[in-house]
Amino acid sequence: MHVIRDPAQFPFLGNAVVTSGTFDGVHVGHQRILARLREVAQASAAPAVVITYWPHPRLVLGPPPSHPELLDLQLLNTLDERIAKLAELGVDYLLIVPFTREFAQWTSEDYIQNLLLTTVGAKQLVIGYDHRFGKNREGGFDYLRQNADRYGLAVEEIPREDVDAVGVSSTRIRQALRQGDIATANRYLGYHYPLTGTVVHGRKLGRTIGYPTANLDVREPLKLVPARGIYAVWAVTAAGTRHPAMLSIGVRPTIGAELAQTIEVNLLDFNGDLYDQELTLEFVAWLRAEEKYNGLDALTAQLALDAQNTRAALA
Ligand SMILES: Cc1cc2nc3c(=O)[nH]c(=O)nc-3n(C[C@H](O)[C@H](O)[C@H](O)COP(=O)(O)O)c2cc1C
Ligand SMILES: Nc1ncnc2c1ncn2[C@@H]1O[C@H](COP(=O)(O)OP(=O)(O)O)[C@@H](O)[C@H]1O
Repeated sequence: MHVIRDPAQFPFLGNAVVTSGTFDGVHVGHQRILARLREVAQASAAPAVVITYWPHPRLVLGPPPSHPELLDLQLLNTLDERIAKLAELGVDYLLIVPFTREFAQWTSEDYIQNLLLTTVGAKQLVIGYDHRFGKNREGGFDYLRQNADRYGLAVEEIPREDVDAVGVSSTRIRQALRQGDIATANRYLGYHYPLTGTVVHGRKLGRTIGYPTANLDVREPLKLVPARGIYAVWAVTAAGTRHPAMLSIGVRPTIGAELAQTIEVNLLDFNGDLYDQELTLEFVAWLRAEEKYNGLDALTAQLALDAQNTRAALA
């Protein structure tokens, strides 16, 4: 997949089959649109192109007036995760348009003329029934269909049934993760929710109780960290090896009062140094809520149970 981050650098294609959107999560609804994009592109022996935006439009424009609570935007994917997912799904060209206030002012006419026709060289569009574009989201499928001939564009709509059948939305997935409902989130995503960070130093207590825990520092500020709790995960090292692991997101009430939240993972089948390495966690199952135990022995006994439950969840 060719990744182009500056529209001025995009190689005009002339016969491109295009879809566009923010695609946060690249969930099963998005995957349907992308599968159709690839099908149409293959049938025309033409490149499949995705236009996406970064940063997320809501970060630039603020929350919709009707939903002020959406101000604290959290994202399912880092840009790198989104890029990797789109590449996996057979996209040939990814154009990442820097989303600015100025770009948000483009009319749907500007958007079609400048971006779709002049920059990308679109011939066919594949879009979800509810896709909106241009200033104030004024452009949509009906506008495109009415003007398709004038633009020399063929427009294919993914019907409402196909997108809604799965009942998925990025918002629903965010809600599920904030409640620790990994099963629902993963079902809607079509893959295990990932979280990547760098292993940093902690209090060196873990090793003294027989469960060293790699502490993860997540650098991407907007990445959604699931609810506090204990989870079964796969831990994938930068070298690509996968380890069954148990994860704690919490404030460790057994150890002390009012500690800062940490993300700590014990790899069940590993012994070695992970400091400064990048680690990706793939969430598989919620195990339990974080508890305050009566001392380290009680916590250690619980960790042995967590390890058993982790193996069962990952089996
Ligand atoms: C799977 C798992 C479950 C945990 N559950 C709890 C818990 O329920 N309550 C708690 O206070 N700490 C819990 N911890 C956190 C431990 O207290 C923590 O690993 C210990 O403080 C080691 O800290 P260190 O990495 O700074 O040395 C858990 C850790 C792991 C890996
Ligand atoms: N099975 C394992 N799971 C997690 N970390 C491990 C494991 N084996 C060794 N380590 C190493 O031990 C460190 C964690 O030990 P710990 O005593 O909890 O120290 P810290 O408080 O700095 O996290 C990890 O960062 C990693 O380098």
